[in-house]
Amino acid sequence: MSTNTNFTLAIEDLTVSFDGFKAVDSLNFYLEKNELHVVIGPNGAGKTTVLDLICGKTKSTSGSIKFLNTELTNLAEHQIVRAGVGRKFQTPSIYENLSVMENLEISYPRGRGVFGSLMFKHDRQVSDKIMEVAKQIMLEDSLDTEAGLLSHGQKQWLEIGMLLIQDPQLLMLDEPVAGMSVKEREQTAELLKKISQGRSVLVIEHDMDFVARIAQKVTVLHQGKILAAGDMEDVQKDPKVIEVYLGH
Ligand SMILES: Nc1ncnc2c1ncn2[C@@H]1O[C@H](COP(=O)(O)OP(=O)(O)OP(=O)(O)O)[C@@H](O)[C@H]1O
Repeated sequence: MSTNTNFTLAIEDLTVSFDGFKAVDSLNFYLEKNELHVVIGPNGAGKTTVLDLICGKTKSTSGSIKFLNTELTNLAEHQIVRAGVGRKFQTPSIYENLSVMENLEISYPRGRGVFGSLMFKHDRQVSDKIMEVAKQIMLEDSLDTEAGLLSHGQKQWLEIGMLLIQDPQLLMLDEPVAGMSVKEREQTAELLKKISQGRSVLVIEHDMDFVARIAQKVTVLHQGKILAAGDMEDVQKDPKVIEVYLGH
């Protein structure tokens, strides 16, 4: 397909088969700028596989993934990152023995690799960006703290910050509040709402209270296909969704 769109992300007819089993089956899915979209669904529905396909970790069998009108299905993972897609996995991959500031610094796009980036001179632009992100992720008072000493929730925020430093136009998060305290969940909800301004955010989540708090649009996946989509209220009332997911 070659039509250009105004969507940040336009997924069309996307399929991936693993030995004949279609984990994602003819999926059509669109994301707009400023949209915070949550994907829910039972275990094995294909949620993580969709994120794997977008970030290039898994190659599709057929179909198209257009990101700002660039076709992603033929690109390698690092090219997709450079195109502006950031993904946070469930386990944080921060450098525990570096400070919060250093973790943010090495994620700044100019510095590639730990050593190169720690030695580059801090110019104003870099430090402004670090402060801006540190505030967003509620760690502005912990810049000198060793990352390993942060709480579980703060580590997750730091990793989100490491992605924000790169200004991704699409940010994808896999179960961002797993293991967080109630307070941290509330703060993460506010954080995600804020960071979806000016970009698109795609979240996989099982915690329905959290989903209700953040989601503008919800898509329910089931057996690699969309079972329902819309706002949270409509999706929660949908008998098909109650049967396969919410009723359990
Ligand atoms: N690389 C792979 N090879 C073979 N099968 C796979 C592969 N990746 C995923 N699958 C299968 O695809 C299906 C969808 O898995 P996926 O992890 O995307 O589901 P999910 O909706 O994220 O589930 P969960 O909520 O448990 O994380 C599962 O049946 C899984 O076993």
